[in-house]
Amino acid sequence: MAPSVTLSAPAFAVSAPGKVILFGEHAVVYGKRAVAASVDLRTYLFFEPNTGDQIHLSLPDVNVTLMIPCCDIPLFDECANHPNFYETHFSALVADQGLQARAAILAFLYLYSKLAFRSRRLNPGMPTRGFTIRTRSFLPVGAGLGSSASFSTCLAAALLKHFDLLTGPAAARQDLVNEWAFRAEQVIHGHPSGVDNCITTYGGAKLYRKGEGTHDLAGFGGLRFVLVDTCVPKNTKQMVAGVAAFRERYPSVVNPLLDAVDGIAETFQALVATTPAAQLANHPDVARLIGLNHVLLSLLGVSHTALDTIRDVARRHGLAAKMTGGGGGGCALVWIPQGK
Ligand SMILES: Nc1ncnc2c1ncn2[C@@H]1O[C@H](COP(=O)(O)OP(=O)(O)O)[C@@H](O)[C@H]1O
Ligand SMILES: C[C@@](O)(CCOP(=O)(O)O)CC(=O)O
Repeated sequence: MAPSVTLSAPAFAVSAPGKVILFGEHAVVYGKRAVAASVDLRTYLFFEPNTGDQIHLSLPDVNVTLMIPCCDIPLFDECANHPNFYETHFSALVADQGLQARAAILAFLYLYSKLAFRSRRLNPGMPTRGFTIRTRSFLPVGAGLGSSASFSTCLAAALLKHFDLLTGPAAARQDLVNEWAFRAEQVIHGHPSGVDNCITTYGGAKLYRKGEGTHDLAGFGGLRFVLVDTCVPKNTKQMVAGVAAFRERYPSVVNPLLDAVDGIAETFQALVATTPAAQLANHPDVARLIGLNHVLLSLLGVSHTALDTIRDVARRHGLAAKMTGGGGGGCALVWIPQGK
């Protein structure tokens, strides 16, 4: 008989989808509505406990291979500081890492630190256990399709499970994953709206507003899109900070643009509610709203010449297109009406 190895807990895998924002990116950060849906490209996380006290992180999508002894990670209590408050405490562990790697490792360290603290308080006798985390994503990183939220959801689910904190009914467990995925997003993005982690945790096609949560928008799920990647690298944190600075300088100019984006999401919600799916699939208002949203995002300063070119080429072929996600690069979506 083959020798068997007894591990304290079995290995497991989790996965989470990416997302696409049809309407409302950036405005959603300011409490406006957004329309978004999950896409069938996923991030996978493989979790394997070990018998030592070493954590091995293998995140090849952002060039990370790291060994950290558990005891090197300081544990923080539950106080409500913004995740970035803790960054200095982890600086030795992320020295010499590139920007993408640094954000990913900091998100891991923050979740580990807080969840280990909580677990130790609930189960004081529980031994510290090492593990290996390996992730692989089919999403392009930094292209507006929610790779960070997809990664954050996987990380939150895996660490909550490792620390025996995923308890209660399924809906409550999902809410907990969403809450901690949001905190990881705060580490990576600074001030996320929460729409991305909501979609990568719960899936589906939804209308989202910060503080209110989501409404299902099943009719949106039937629309067809082509995603075009400009391959221009972008950074959501910088794009969101750029809009914040613009708004602070010219509030009376920028706030009406954000309100107009909100009006687009609201109009689309009403259209979905009153239009049979077969008509929605080639309704001219969908194209108009897509075109308008792209223009408003350009005015907010978050488009890019490559994204504008995709919109122009699509228009020459009678199709509507807009940037999606943080902008400044990344992906555009082109709507393909039924019969085209
Ligand atoms: N597969 C992954 N493994 C590790 N970190 C990831 C992964 N995907 C995304 N990230 C983290 O998310 C960041 C990208 O976030 P962002 O700029 O918002 O782009 P996106 O639009 O793809 O979410 C990366 O810099 C990295 O820190
Ligand atoms: C610009 C924003 O609305 C969406 C960002 O999406 P992504 O990170 O580019 O996939 C930011 C947010 O909602 O937190």
